[in-house]
Amino acid sequence: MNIFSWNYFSLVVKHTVHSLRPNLRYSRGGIRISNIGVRCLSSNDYCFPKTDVAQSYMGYLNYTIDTKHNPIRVSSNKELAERMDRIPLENYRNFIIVAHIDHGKSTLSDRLLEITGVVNPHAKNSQVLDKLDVEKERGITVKAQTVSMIYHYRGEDYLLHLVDSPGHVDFRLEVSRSYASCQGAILLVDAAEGAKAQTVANFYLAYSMDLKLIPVINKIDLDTADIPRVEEQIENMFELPKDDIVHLSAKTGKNVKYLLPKIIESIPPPLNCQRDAPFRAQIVDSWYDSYLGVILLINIVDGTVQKGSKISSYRTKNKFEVKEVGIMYPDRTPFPKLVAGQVAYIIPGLKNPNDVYVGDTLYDSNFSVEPLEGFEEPKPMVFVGAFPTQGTNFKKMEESLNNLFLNDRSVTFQRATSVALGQGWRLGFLGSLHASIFKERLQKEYGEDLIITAPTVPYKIHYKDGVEQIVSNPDDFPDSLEKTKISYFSEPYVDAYMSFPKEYVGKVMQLCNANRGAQEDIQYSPTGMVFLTYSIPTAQLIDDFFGKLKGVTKGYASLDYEDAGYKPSDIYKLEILVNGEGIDALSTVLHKSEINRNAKEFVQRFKKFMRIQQFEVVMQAKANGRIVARETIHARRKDVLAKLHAADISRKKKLLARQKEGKKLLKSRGQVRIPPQAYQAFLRRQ
Ligand SMILES: Nc1nc2c(ncn2[C@@H]2O[C@H](COP(=O)(O)OP(=O)(O)OP(=O)(O)O)[C@@H](O)[C@H]2O)c(=O)[nH]1
Repeated sequence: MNIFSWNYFSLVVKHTVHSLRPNLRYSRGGIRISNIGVRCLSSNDYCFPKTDVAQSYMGYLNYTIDTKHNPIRVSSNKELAERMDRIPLENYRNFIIVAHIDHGKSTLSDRLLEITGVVNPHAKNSQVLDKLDVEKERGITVKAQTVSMIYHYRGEDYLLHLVDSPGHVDFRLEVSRSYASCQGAILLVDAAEGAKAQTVANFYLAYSMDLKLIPVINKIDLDTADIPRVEEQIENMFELPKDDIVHLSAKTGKNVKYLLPKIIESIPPPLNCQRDAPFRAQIVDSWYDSYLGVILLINIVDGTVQKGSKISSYRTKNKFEVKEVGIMYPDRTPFPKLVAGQVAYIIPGLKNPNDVYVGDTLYDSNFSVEPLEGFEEPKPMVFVGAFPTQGTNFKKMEESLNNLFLNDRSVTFQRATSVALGQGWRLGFLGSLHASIFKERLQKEYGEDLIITAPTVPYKIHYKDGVEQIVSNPDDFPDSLEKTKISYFSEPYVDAYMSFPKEYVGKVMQLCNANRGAQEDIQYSPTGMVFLTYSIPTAQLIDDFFGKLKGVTKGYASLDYEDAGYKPSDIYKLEILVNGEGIDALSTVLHKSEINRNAKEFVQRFKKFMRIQQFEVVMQAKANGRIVARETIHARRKDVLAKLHAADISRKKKLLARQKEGKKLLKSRGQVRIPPQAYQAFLRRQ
């Protein structure tokens, strides 16, 4: 809609600049208007392109003039609290940064925290919001983090709540929970890599939740940046106008200052909140502190809460008195009170992690209220058995698990017993990366040493009478279909969405077919990317499918997936027997086509980790009632003839016969000593 001409626009610019900054000369001091847009002279940045609608230039102009580095300096928490207290609800902005993994969310968060004075810009901050050791070491965000900032813009204070979210597909639930407390999202796209599967998934999630989207192209400092291509992608794929895109480098800080005004101008405040109503809030996250007990991050929808407030939890019906309230700035900063619209923490004084649920509604105990809509329950896709290396550590490890569970509510766990490994737990995770991060956290943060069994997905047994049963422990899977009441088995599938440059399409299809996949859709984008959808068994997906996909595409592919229900499948339990005795911890469920190869490999590998025993040990792999592979470890033979005279033949025969008998007896008792190290080594190699 070309309402305003460029000349008219120049006039508007002159007047706007003049009214906002009477001393600023539009042609020399601050900006230069040319046929291609507006250039900021002080930084010599080319800021804003020419658009059709002069109204948007007005907005741009305001940013140009009001984007001075303007960190808030406060001398105490009291002053910060007072300043925040004076900010009206209309000046709140709650937003999330979403992107594909490694596109720069945490780095951008660092820059925003510096601009707003939450952290010192000279302190060389790096990934301030990646607080967990495992996040720092692996350079990935695992937990969503919220931080509050004050930004001074056009003479007013604004309170911003920023959520830095994880990018990996396993943590999508964490992202979707965070969306609930936001009205806007920054959709960050890497200038070199362009939109990837995760960008698309996050876009649709944000779009479906009605969030205002701000497209941002990051890493413009890279030599490999291809801004026109990424702009085109954003416009074509997400229907977000090119002119709305902010170009920046989170690493160097270039243009980041334009983002905050844009957030204030475009994202609406949380106006569904009522400050005068009785207190009502949603638990967004929880974690455990060994001194303070449970800490809750809450999104306050109505009313206020302070130290001493008596509040109840809707789901557990627990009542408690609040011990402390405050904001994350970027760490816990106690405040006298919190008000509706804020996303902040409270310490409820609870010691038992099971007393709270993420997504639950908290409310003023003196009133009865409508609960807020809860969150999607986590649906574990990967199960493993976990056992303490030393059986005696069971109690201590259960405590650690409970604490970690409070910090990561997407994990499910229940007690399990294994004949081979003793007492332990069956843990459920959202994906394999999630499982490996959890194990690492348990080891690093709680110093626990554990044996983890091979990951498995939840299989379904369909009985002839119509009953269905989910089995997430392979050892509980029936030995065969014969002579049972079972009609058939089924396994879970996902729709896997992959994107990669078109030259890899053949190799990716080959990989998908080798993983029992079935093609569902293929789209070629004008920018040379392929978007491919395959239906793939979840069991294949968790067997490092992403790693293999990256391998065949030289790292260029990205992957996202969605639960696609169960499909009938020819699956069997593969059992490892040692001298006829099944070892429960080593059972797996596999598709018919994979049984023989795996059976052979399993027995050969397990043999390597077994010590030579006093008698012969036979290792077998059994599937569907049949032995499909076998390996033997021959007995260590004690030289019972060593002290005998060479001519004493009959005595020799007698001794050898007795030795044979003894070994037979030992073998028949099946008393094979399997050292825990053998399990550990075998399972680690899986
Ligand atoms: N050259 C360049 N590198 C950047 C820029 N922004 C981020 N990076 C680098 O990109 C890598 C990933 O950045 P992160 O901020 O950890 O990305 P993320 O999106 O938070 O990653 P996840 O949380 O794991 O999804 C790091 O090595 C950053 O230093 C940028 O503007 N330019």
